[in-house]
Amino acid sequence: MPSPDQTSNTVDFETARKQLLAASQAAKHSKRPLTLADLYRQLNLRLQTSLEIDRLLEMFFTDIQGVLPFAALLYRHEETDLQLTLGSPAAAHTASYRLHYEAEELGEIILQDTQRIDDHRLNQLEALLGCLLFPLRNALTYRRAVQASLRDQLTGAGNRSAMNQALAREIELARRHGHPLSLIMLDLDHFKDLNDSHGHRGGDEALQRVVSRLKRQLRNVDMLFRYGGEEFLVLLSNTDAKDAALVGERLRAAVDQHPFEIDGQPVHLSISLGSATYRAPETLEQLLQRADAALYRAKRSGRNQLSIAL
Ligand SMILES: Nc1nc2c(ncn2[C@@H]2O[C@H](COP(=O)(O)OP(=O)(O)OP(=O)(O)O)[C@@H](O)[C@H]2O)c(=O)[nH]1
Repeated sequence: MPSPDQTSNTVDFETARKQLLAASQAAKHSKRPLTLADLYRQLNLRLQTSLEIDRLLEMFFTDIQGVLPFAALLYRHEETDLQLTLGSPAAAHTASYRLHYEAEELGEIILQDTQRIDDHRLNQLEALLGCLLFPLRNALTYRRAVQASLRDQLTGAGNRSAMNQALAREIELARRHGHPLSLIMLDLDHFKDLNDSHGHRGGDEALQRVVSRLKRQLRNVDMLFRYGGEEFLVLLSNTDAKDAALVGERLRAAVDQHPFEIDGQPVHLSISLGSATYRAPETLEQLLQRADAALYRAKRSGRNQLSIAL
């Protein structure tokens, strides 16, 4: 009896991606003008090749220009903190869509143009948006998973793993380009007493409220991480020692100024902070040690204050 054929091959992602892109280019380079059906096929192939939302929307926006030109595409998805703008926003005429997959919110997409968008264009656009739904859903699932793996679940601040990645990246940039880089270590004062008087749940609530107050004081580019129980680190890229001291003092005052409502009761909290600014060629560990020593001095000098690293 002949033995059954056995084939064992590998399909690697990069080769498959190139093939999909090549297949999608074939229609683009044919002599006849691209039809809506060609574009539909092309998009269905191309949009399979990425899990990055900005890349997907860029492909979508670029590809539709040949058949269905628009001046701009805006996209927002609040849950994952995402906002993108492609092209030149021109508010004159807009078509906006809330995208859904069953009960799942996939964000809002807005197409803008200087020309009126008639029903025929709207119908064409809606057909093409259909190509975007599944790739977008996959990309959002991926984005949520990446975000969850980098965030502290209780407070929403970056977790230790996110902190290590960001520190390594920022130190490298500071070394290479000579940009100033500062960090602030901060720690809640007498937090053990709060846990003792309001219970662990009250302590958790306090951590959440402090983080949300700190975030309001920071710019988008500043990064806040929880690196221990009640210890946090703020990474200030492109910030020198003088500006880091201003940020530190602003954070201290924001916590100290008004009591927090914990379990329905007003509770006064304060933080101690230590700031350090990168000095080439020191290592990341040395920079962290200097910030830590400064924080220790702030605690020893009476708490609720900022100390600047020597
Ligand atoms: N509720 C809550 N408490 C935590 C968490 N992580 C750490 N802690 C508590 O934080 C407290 C830290 O206490 P200490 O290190 O003595 O510091 P402290 O009381 O803030 O004193 P100083 O830092 O010297 O001002 C401990 O009681 C920990 O149990 C958490 O996730 N939730």
